[in-house]
Amino acid sequence: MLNQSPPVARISLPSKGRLAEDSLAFLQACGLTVYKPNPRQYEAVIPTLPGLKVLFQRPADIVVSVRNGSVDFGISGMDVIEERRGSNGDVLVLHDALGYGGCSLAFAVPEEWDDVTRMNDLVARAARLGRPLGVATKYPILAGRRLEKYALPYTLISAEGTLETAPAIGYADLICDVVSSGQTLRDNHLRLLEDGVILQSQASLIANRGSLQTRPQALEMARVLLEYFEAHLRASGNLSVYANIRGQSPETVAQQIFTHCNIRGLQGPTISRVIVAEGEQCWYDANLIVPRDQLFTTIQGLRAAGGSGVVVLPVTYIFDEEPPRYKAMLAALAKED
Ligand SMILES: Nc1ncnc2c1ncn2[C@@H]1O[C@H](COP(=O)(O)OP(=O)(O)OP(=O)(O)O)[C@@H](O)[C@H]1O
Ligand SMILES: O=P(O)(O)OC[C@H]1O[C@H](OP(=O)(O)OP(=O)(O)O)[C@H](O)[C@@H]1O
Ligand SMILES: [Mg+2]
Repeated sequence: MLNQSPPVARISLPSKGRLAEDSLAFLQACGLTVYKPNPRQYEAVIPTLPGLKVLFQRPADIVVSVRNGSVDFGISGMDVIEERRGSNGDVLVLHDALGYGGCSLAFAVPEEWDDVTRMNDLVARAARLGRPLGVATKYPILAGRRLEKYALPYTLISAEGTLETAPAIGYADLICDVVSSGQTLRDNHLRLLEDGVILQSQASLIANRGSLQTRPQALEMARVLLEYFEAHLRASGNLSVYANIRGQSPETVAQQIFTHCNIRGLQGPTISRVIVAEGEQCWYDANLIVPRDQLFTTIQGLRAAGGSGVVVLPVTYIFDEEPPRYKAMLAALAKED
């Protein structure tokens, strides 16, 4: 079912590479499932957001499209964003931590370069070779900016596909590329330099500044996207725990929880009376929002507080009063008007 309402804004999503599938999974987890009628088409819709048209592009092209305003929003890796965003401020970062696509952009050298463990060691290496070092990279701006900090003759060699084979094949001396597990480096007998990391990257949401400044509907779409993203990300680390606890009053049950549990929920436990038959003991139902990694200690605490029948449910969203990143976006828009 394709939604027929005219779009008010456009977003570009990664069409290939590791970010492609993970972006669709992230949006789905946010409640914004992308519906693509034909796998070969480059357009799609998000039925939850009828005003938003979805396009698919290569991660690097997404940044260029957002920069020149041909799309309003994009999701790409922060490494690619920093490489392509330019310096005129047209690309606004709305969210820099979507929680997937994590990797580092870093320099790596052949394992057998025993005399090179830090960036500065490259200077002596180049002197010994008597020629500039060839650095293979898909990030010439970021790599070049870092190399400029050293008194080092170098040539940037742009390459497509797998860069890690470049030193072995012989068309570069070292590489500057993304690393996550490090497996590709190890497989190709390369080693990271100790101070060779340029930046930590993960999937991020960007927008065209002009779109947000001149089109209220695009600005409203930014708010809606940030609401969903932030509420989902805040919720995903938490679980909702319900326990039945015997007690005299809501206050005494709360006191039992405070005595035995480190966790008190978002504001404090919510405690409601369980309706029982006349003459039976008083029971209360306590609800706590608990970080996933503290679930077990919380359950132990609730048991110690007299709790039983503990039920644990996932939390879909936690909405704040207003998404902090939306406020930050408004401030950034106001600053450079
Ligand atoms: N191993 C990885 N783990 C996490 N994210 C990664 C990994 N490799 C690449 N990425 C992310 O994917 C994005 C690059 O996407 P992609 O792999 O499609 O492009 P590319 O391979 O650099 O370019 P090309 O279009 O030339 O293949 C970057 O933002 C990068 O951070
Ligand atoms: O440290 P690792 O976990 O080994 O990840 C790093 C590798 O991941 C990326 O390639 P990808 O597999 O996405 O293929 P690509 O070369 O087509 O981009 C990147 O270009 C590295 O080669
Ligand atoms: Mg890649």
